[in-house]
Amino acid sequence: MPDAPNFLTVWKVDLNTTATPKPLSSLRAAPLKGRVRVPGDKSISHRALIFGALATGTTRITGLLEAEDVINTAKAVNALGALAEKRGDVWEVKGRGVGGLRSPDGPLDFGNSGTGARLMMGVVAGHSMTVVMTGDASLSRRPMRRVLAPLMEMGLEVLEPGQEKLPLTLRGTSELTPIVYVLPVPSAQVKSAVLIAGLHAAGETTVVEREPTRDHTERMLRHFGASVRTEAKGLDTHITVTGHAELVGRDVHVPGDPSSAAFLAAAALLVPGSDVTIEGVLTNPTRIGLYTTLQEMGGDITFLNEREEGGEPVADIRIRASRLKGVRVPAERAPSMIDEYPVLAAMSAFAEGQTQMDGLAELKVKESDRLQATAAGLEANGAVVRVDGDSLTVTGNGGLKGGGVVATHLDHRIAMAFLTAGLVSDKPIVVDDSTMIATSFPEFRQLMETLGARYDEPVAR
Ligand SMILES: O=C(O)C1=C[C@@H](OP(=O)(O)O)[C@@H](O)[C@H](O)C1
Ligand SMILES: C=C(OP(=O)(O)O)C(=O)O
Repeated sequence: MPDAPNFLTVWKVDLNTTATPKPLSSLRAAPLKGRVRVPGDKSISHRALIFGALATGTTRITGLLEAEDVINTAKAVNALGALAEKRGDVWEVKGRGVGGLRSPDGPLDFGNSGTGARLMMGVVAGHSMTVVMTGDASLSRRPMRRVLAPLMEMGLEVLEPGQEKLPLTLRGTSELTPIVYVLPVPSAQVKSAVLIAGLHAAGETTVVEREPTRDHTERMLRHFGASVRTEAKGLDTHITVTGHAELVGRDVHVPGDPSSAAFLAAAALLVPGSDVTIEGVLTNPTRIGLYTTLQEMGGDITFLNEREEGGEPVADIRIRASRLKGVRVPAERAPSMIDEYPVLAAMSAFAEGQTQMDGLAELKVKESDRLQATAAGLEANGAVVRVDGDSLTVTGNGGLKGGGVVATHLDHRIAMAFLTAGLVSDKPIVVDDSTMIATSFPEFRQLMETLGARYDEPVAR
């Protein structure tokens, strides 16, 4: 039994949920070795189910991420009258065509998933139906106004006037008005919700992006036969979808999720003597800011066998343990690595010198306030950290002492980031709960253990 800290004092804080929290601690690891695959990309998985439901005919999806967030989206499209089910290794979606979904019999529960909830708001907006949407304690704290505002401009009604968080009752219409919408925040979820609603509107709907965000919606809509134009205008990008679209069921292959692979890559860089290859990872440029940053820090990361699969770039990524040095991560890179800051910050404690991460405002509205949760978790484990507005600076100080308990606030990325750093901290790091890892990466522990890592379930003292 490792020298685990007493987690009892914090483990019940803020877990307004019915699931029993399951604390977990990582043990100091021997070199990690091997070739592995990570589960399918979460963003692409949500979209494949949703566009399959909005298409006519059958969509066949291989590599779909079978994690809670995506399963909740599958349940939602089924409740709306499409049929998404697994047959052998393939998920099949029998769609009902754009505008062809029917009212669900009860509320749609999106659990922990911002992507599922927000993209489905775009779907509901374009149907003449009334839908109650709910989520867990974390999702019910997250801002929905960013999606509701443009969708209301198009014709969506919120039946609880002024309410901007889940639960919400939404009334859509089959007569949406097309709009031109300048994104006030760099959010692929907002962009996607508006483009999805635009499929149902009469005419062209345009989203204007100041900073590029992940473009899976645009790529996949084209794959399903929609007309989507992407035009550079000055510093902006205009993305235009033609309404009253017809989507046709397609085959979709979902590549490995670079945001899940990030934890394996981080572990391989940190644990001395490691050499790990992660096969079939999505390398879309709008998603790989972390890997660029780690290379700048001196990380030995090679992209092998680069290829295209189903309209998305993919590679095998080889990572060898490396000495890292601190860098400044520019604000404009944030959208391409937005979910990776907790793990990067944890790794920065092992780098030589300071790592300054700028432009992190969006981190505050994820499954938790990730800026605070990351800083608090690092401080609890002996790191030197400074939060200054939207910037986070970690000063490498010979690694992490560990021995602290991390409050995860129902946030899978916080849990996985610290379970990764704990492989190389002096004392084990305990996360107060690990159940929510199943929302995005249920195989996390098993894959890490395949490579040689070990975890321990601390017993309450
Ligand atoms: O569109 C998507 O699939 C996602 C977009 C990002 O959120 P924002 O759009 O809020 O930045 C990201 O954090 C999330 O994990 C997935
Ligand atoms: C922010 C995330 O997801 P979502 O917004 O879909 O809850 C994430 O997976 O890190």
